[in-house]
Amino acid sequence: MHDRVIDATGASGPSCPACGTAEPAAPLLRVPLPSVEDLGTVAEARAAIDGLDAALAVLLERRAEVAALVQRLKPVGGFAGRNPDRERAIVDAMAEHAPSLGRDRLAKIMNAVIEAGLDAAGR
Ligand SMILES: O=C(O)C(=O)C[C@]1(C(=O)O)C=C[C@@H](O)C=C1
Repeated sequence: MHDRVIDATGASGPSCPACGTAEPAAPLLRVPLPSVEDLGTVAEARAAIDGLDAALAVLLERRAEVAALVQRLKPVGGFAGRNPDRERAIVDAMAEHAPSLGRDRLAKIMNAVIEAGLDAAGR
């Protein structure tokens, strides 16, 4: 009944009355997580990339929406309110989830993500 769900937040809500499995507190984004070993052709690998990119797009859009909320809530928002300590902490936490990418690559990616979010929030 319950698919394997990777919940990076660890958040969970009440249990399913039928089987006792914890139900998510909020809607979960479910996405096929392909194993590289299962992909044998360019077409298969591209299809896997397309699925992952679709999930990334949904996550990036929602992240930008939440980051825009932070800009409205904190005393100085936007590019003027950039917080390098917080950005470092974000990258450090993400590096734990993606050790093979490495902290420096993640820092570049997250710098672009954060700047795009601030740009979108300013519109
Ligand atoms: O946490 C904040 O203070 C934010 O403004 C959000 C955010 C982010 O997108 O995660 C954006 C800019 C800051 O430099 C740090 C983090």
